Order: sequence, then structure tokens, then C-alpha cells
Amino acid sequence: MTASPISNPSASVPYIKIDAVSKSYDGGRNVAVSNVSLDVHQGSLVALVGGSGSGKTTLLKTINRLVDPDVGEVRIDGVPVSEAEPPMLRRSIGYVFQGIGLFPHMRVADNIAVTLRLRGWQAKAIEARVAEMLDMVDLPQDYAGRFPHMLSGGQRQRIGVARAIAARPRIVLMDEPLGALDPVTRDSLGSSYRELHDRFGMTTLMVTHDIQEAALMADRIVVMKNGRILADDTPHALMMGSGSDDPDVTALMEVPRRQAERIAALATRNGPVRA
Ligand SMILES: Nc1ncnc2c1ncn2[C@@H]1O[C@H](COP(=O)(O)OP(=O)(O)OP(=O)(O)O)[C@@H](O)[C@H]1O
Repeated sequence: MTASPISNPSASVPYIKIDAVSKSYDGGRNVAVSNVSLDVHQGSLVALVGGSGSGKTTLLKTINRLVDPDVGEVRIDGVPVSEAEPPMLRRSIGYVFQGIGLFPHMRVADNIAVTLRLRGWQAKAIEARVAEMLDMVDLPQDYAGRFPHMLSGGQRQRIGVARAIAARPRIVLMDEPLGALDPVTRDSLGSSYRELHDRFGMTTLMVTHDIQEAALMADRIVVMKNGRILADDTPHALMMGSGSDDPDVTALMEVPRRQAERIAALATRNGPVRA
């Protein structure tokens, strides 16, 4: 029998364990991830941040086996993902990426219901869950009958999030999930997502370029550079400078701290505020 690493999650910690993982491309010339170890505890939301090409997406994909490491191992609830059939593993892990490929010939409702159908849900239950998901991502119910080409980029992105979490997976991997959204929707969907994440006890790894979003949404921020982890701590510790001495991390964490100060100052002054 094929092992199913997330069929029986227990309270054992860490829930996801990335152990000394390395991955390179082009016959070893391009090192994407270099000897990375990371523990993710059940119920936590961890943000992966770092410059372009720092290895965030590659690392994320080792969890649902879109990428298999050259060296090292990923375990979910103690079971190596290498023992799972990739299609079964992916069906049990929510995955959202920017520009997510909705099925163009399928209406929104059917796109959201893909995993539910694969799991054999009854029509009534599917209909109810689709309606709940549309509410969650703040789209009117009559969008259920639309095709993806009838939606804006941001609306498609919201359907991508709805599809990924419709079956309430225990693990959700998000790669720039809120990237195509306007700031108001981005903020609102980010908060709704965090609420659902907590309500349903999901465990989320989220790649984002927005450090402010990471600080506001995540329990922990992992900063990557050149395939390695530079820092891994709570937003508070990193913003207070106690999480890392690395100058890149300090510069990165200065951004939300200074923005928060400038916005707080705006509330008490007239006119532009400079940091
Ligand atoms: N399929 C691939 N084939 C060859 N090289 C790849 C492949 N995927 C990623 N890379 C390379 O691996 C490195 C890490 O890429 P990765 O996408 O993991 O970084 P990232 O931090 O997610 O970047 P970004 O923020 O720009 O999305 C980069 O140098 C990239 O060019």
C-alpha cells in the first residue's frame, strides 16, 4: 500500500519537516536550494520571503513533489513524501500559484469543485461548498456560472484560492497567491484567508514578495537568499532586530517597521511624512 503522509496527522511536531534539502538544475550548474532544513508546526502560517531566484518556489514544490530534492528529505507527519504517489499527495495538499491555471472550459463552480469531485462528494454538498467559497473570496454567487475568461485577473486569482481550499486540506502551499489583486482585495482576502486557516486548522506555507503582508499574516517569516535560509523567526522578533544580524534581513525588516511608523505619524500630522 502506498503511504499517505497526511491522512492521519497527529499532534506530533513538526508537522512538515524539510531536512537538509538541496536541489540544483542544469546538471548542478544552477543551485536553487542548498542544504535547507525547516520545521513547520501544525496550524502555523509560515511566509517564505527573499529576492527573485532565492529558491522559495523550488523549496515549496519539494513539499508536494512538483520538485524532488537531489539530496535530503521532506516528511509530513513523520512520513517521507517520497513514499507517496505524487497525484494522491497533490490532491491532499492545496496549492495556489500566481496565474493559476483554471480550466478554461469549466465554469467557476466546476473549477472550485475539482478536488471535491475527485473525492466523490455528492452534488448537494458540492453546491453548498462552492457557495461558501464564493462568499469567502468575496465574489457574487452568480459568478458560479461564469467561465474563467469572463473574470478579471484578480477574480481568477480569488477562484484559485477558493479551489485550493475548498476541500479544506490540512496543508496549503501558496506561491504569491495575492499578487494580482488590488490593495483592498489583497488586504481583505489576506485577512479572510488567515481566519479560515485558523478556523480549519490548516498549515500554510506562503511565498510572498510583500514583506508587510508576510509580517501581518504569518506566524513565522523565513528569509531566503541564494538557496539558503538567512533568518527564520517571528515577525515581531525580526522587526525588533533580535531574529538575525544579517544586514539583508535587517534591511528587509526595516521596510514594514518604517512604513508603520510613517503611517502612524500620518495619523497625527498634516502633509507628507518622510522616514
Ligand atoms: N525548472 C527549472 N529549470 C532550471 N532552473 C530553474 C528551474 N526552476 C527554477 N530554476 C532556477 O532556480 C533558482 C531558484 O528559482 P526559484 O523559482 O525557486 O526562486 P524564487 O525565489 O521562487 O524566485 P521568484 O521570487 O523570482 O519567483 C533560480 O536561479 C531559477 O532560475
